Amino acid sequence: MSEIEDSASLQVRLAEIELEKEKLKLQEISEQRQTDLERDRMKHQHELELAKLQLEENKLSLERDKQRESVRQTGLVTAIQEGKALAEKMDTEPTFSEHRTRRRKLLPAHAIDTPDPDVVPVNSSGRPSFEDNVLSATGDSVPVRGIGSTQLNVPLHCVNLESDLVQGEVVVGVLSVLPVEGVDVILGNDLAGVLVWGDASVVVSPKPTSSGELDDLAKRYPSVFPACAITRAMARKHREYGPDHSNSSEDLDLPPQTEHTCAPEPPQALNALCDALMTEVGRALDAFEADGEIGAIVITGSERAFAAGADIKEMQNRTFQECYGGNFLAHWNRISTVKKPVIAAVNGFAVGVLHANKTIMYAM
Ligand SMILES: C/C=C/C(=O)SCCNC(=O)CCNC(=O)[C@H](O)C(C)(C)COP(=O)(O)OP(=O)(O)OC[C@H]1O[C@@H](n2cnc3c(N)ncnc32)[C@H](O)[C@@H]1OP(=O)(O)O
Repeated sequence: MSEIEDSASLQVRLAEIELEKEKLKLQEISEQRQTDLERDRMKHQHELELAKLQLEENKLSLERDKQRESVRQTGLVTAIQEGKALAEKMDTEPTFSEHRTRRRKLLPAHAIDTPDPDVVPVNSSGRPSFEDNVLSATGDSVPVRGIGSTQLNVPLHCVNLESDLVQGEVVVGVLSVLPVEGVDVILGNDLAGVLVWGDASVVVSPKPTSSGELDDLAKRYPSVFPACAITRAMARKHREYGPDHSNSSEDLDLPPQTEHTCAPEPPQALNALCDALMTEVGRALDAFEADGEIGAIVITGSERAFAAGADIKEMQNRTFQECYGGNFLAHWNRISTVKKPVIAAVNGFAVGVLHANKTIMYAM
């Protein structure tokens, strides 16, 4: 073979290989397209099946709603008839629920019988008999306080109620026997809104809940506790009407009270805490603390003002340095060192300063 022929056949072979490669590529592309098409086809088929199922489900739930509505209509008629009969009966025969029925013109709620498997059937007395049919049970239970504070675990059932107060399915705790004859369902306020209320009992002669015995602290410090209990109003009553008309120490068989006045009479400048007043207060506190007859100290003001705070007129011409360096108001601290209880009986304005253990608080 000549060299030319060799070269030509080589060229042909190369061309054939190139052709083969192109064929393979085309085949690959074609296969890929087929796979994509197949996948799309399967996806569409799946979606179609889902849509069919959804349609079927919608149809079924529509059918169920229709059935429920029909049951509800029947139940409504039954409940109205039962309610009317009961209301007529209650007019002649007073019962436990008469009070609330008459006042609000309500009809008692009744569980009604329906073929719906979700609903508890009622027995001939109209009471849900949950023992006969467990289909209505929700599987839950709630603790209910029984007579004498005993605790019952009451199973919850889904029942269909028709009444003036509640219509439709509700979850209720079911007892085989209810405590009041003639009452089949007791609605709480969560179901019936504010239309149900407990029978309020009015106590004509209330008695104190405590025995009237003094507690340990009161026994240990007999002079402190009665004094703490004397309010400004009681003190004023005592002052204005005398001991005969006050329910203070004599009525309560308490030790006699001593009242000391140290505020200027009549009150001036809304009891602004001027130097003279606070010096007087300090002296009074010393005396009260030393007096064994005094158990506690009540500080009060006038009707219009407890105090108007520091006396501005006294302060206005003093510099900060004068006040700070000269211990201005140092004597005010006496009130925070008194060892006996100090009670502020506040009326009207209480401006500016309160002392509490050397902490000064501003208030109004
Ligand atoms: C370290 C301590 C600091 C502090 O305590 S700072 C707090 C200082 N106190 C104040 O800033 C309160 C000032 N007083 C008032 O803001 C008002 O008063 C009230 C809101 C308490 C009551 O007002 P209204 O009912 O209109 O009475 P009225 O006409 O202002 O006062 C009646 C008389 O009381 C005098 N007065 C009232 N507060 C003070 C005071 N803090 N210092 C001295 N005088 C006071 C007035 O001047 C006046 O007197 P006249 O009839 O002679 O004009």
